[in-house]
Amino acid sequence: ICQEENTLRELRIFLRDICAKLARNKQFFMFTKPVDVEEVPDYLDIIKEPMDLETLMSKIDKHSYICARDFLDDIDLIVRNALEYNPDKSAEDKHIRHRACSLRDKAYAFIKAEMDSDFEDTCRDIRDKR
Ligand SMILES: Cc1noc(C)c1-c1cc(NS(=O)(=O)c2ccccc2)cc(C(=O)O)c1
Repeated sequence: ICQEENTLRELRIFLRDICAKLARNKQFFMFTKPVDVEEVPDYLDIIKEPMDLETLMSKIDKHSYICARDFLDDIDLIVRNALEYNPDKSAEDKHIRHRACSLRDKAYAFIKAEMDSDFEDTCRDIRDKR
């Protein structure tokens, strides 16, 4: 169990670093905080499960993720929400969809570049045993 806790601690350190790098990137500014319902009044009528990078970071600290796959599922949720709420041909909608796709690609690239696959396999084994 102690070894498992060491592995999960290492995963949290790793995920915080990736989340911080994404949140520092100016082009992802609109994904750094929950969509403000004052600014976007009908948002929660359309998007049933909001997600953003600040919430992602707090989930890391609450030990919500025990493998990179779970973390990437929440990144995919940020992207899916942006694509669903902004589906039109307008320049604004195209812009945010483009940024959302870039967020997904950067997140997957960071994980792939910095996580060796047997570390992720170890995390999956811990997840599947729990
Ligand atoms: C995200 C999102 N999903 O649907 C939409 C629409 C957006 C979105 C929301 C906002 N305004 S906001 O007050 O909710 C906010 C400001 C700063 C950080 C996070 C949210 C701005 C933009 C923008 O492109 O500038 C986009």
